[in-house]
Amino acid sequence: MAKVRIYQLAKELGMETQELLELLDQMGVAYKSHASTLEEKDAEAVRELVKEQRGLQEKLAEEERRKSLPRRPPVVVIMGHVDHGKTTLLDYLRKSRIAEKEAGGITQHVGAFEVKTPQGTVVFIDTPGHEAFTTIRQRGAKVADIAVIVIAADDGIMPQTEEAIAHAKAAGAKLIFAINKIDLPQADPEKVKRQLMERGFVPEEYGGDAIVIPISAKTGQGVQDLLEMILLLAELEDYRADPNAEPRGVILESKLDKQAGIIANMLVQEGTFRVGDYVVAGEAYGRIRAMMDADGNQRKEAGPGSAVQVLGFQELPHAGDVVEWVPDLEAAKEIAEERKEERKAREEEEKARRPRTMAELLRAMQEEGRKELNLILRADTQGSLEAIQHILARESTEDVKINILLAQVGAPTESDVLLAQTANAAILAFGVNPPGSVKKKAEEKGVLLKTFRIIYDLVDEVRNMVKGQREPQYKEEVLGQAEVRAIFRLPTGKQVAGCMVTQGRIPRNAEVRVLRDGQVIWQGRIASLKRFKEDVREVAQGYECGIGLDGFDDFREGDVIEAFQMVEVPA
Ligand SMILES: Nc1nc2c(ncn2[C@@H]2O[C@H](COP(=O)(O)OP(=O)(O)OP(=O)(O)O)[C@@H](O)[C@H]2O)c(=O)[nH]1
Repeated sequence: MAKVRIYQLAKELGMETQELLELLDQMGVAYKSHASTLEEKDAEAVRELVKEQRGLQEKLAEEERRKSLPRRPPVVVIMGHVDHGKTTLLDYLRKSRIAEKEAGGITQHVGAFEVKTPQGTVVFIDTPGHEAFTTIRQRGAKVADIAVIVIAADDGIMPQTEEAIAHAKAAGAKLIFAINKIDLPQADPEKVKRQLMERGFVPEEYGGDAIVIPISAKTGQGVQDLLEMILLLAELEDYRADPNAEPRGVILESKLDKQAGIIANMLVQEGTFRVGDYVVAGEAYGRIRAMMDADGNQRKEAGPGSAVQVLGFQELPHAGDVVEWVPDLEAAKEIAEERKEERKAREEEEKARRPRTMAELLRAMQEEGRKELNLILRADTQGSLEAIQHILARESTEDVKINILLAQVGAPTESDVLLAQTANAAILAFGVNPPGSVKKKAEEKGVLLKTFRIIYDLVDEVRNMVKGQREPQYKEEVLGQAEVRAIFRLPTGKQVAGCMVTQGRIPRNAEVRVLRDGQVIWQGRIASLKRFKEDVREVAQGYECGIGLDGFDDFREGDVIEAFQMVEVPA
């Protein structure tokens, strides 16, 4: 770039010259006047600095704007191991809100319900478990802000507790641990806290930042504290939404009702939906005919944090589909149609390029600019699992951090595959075989799933990926050889070698090298490959052909033309 004068640079950056002179003073760059030329490196430093400052200003302005928006209630999902009390807790919360209302009021299942407290409102997703949660996440929607991980105090942390934690973390939800069933005589909340600490979640009472609340979903003990903690966390996180923004929501559930037709339960995340609005959710579209809230009230409009039942979709939307407002029917139809087409095209494409090797997974990571290698580990025993984790803990490098989302004893499950898919992780299993259905699911979803018999094979695989093999490795594969038997010169001066293919095949588009007395004397590409004057794509062993090379015209009889290609070595 040409040297630039100060006043020119000021113009380029849209600043007053005086402003730029002041900036240069601050930077300690010397100049005589506003007409002085700047060193290229100084000019570049100014550009960078101005860009940075502007970015910062924009961020501040954005933060300022956000702060002026009204708060919205936190959206909470309840997760945990089987029988640890998720449903009981949801029932308790639901009942507490029903009790608040007039007796006799009907309630409607709309996929989520609100609990109002003097400190604020909390929205609970009405389905427990992480399967539903993952299905929603898979479609890219973020629904829950906070995940309450229920752990029974008599049972402690169990495999699905760990899965739930992994899923919630992968979704970027904040965690709150509810130690449940503390009413039971055999309850041992301290043991659960120790187990949490072993996993790096140090409760606040021990100086950490993990929120742990003892509760009984049966008696209601501690549930109020849980609600307060949720609201406190929500305040800290400062959840806000703009009721006047373009409306956006997410489908929580949908079903076909014999009488009402298609019913979709939607959580509004931004803006306000109104009866009569045209909407698109994934590949489904429609016009909102009616909305009903959890109290069974017909709603004309629904703003951020409201869960409502929506009538009017033409087709069943999927849980997790994002609901968008569109101006009219034409747009709605067109967008839905486009998405269908896009999905089909994508499916075709995905079939062709699913990460099957570690190198491919890494390349995908790099393309996305990610620096973490997400892994799900499965092993036959706790001992081997710990050994693997212990070794892998040392394998992170500055470039790639190994992030173990889940480490569990037992064969990989379908739920692992879903987690791996949403978090772009690989599943590595040691000494356990995934069931056929899980393998199939991994295939379908393009998730890398590998089984190892030797711990060090597994570790090596990861190590190679992280260290040496960040770039895909190629090896050469010789495709065939042809011997030069006669040499012809074309009127243009170009040589053509009359050859016999003595081994393999010579494809037209392969790379080739010329060997003379076993030495490579030239390497490049084929310019022409002919049989009896006909251009051909490939010549097989035992056939004669004429080969012209691109940039080589010095054949001698007895030269060997070797065709080869570089193939990626699966990591
Ligand atoms: N004593 C006691 N029992 C509880 C408590 N919470 C749940 N239970 C009991 O534990 C059992 C399982 O509770 P659920 O709420 O069905 O557990 P869940 O986690 O929803 O189970 P799944 O839906 O099967 O995953 C039931 O018999 C509940 O009555 C509690 O706080 N104290």
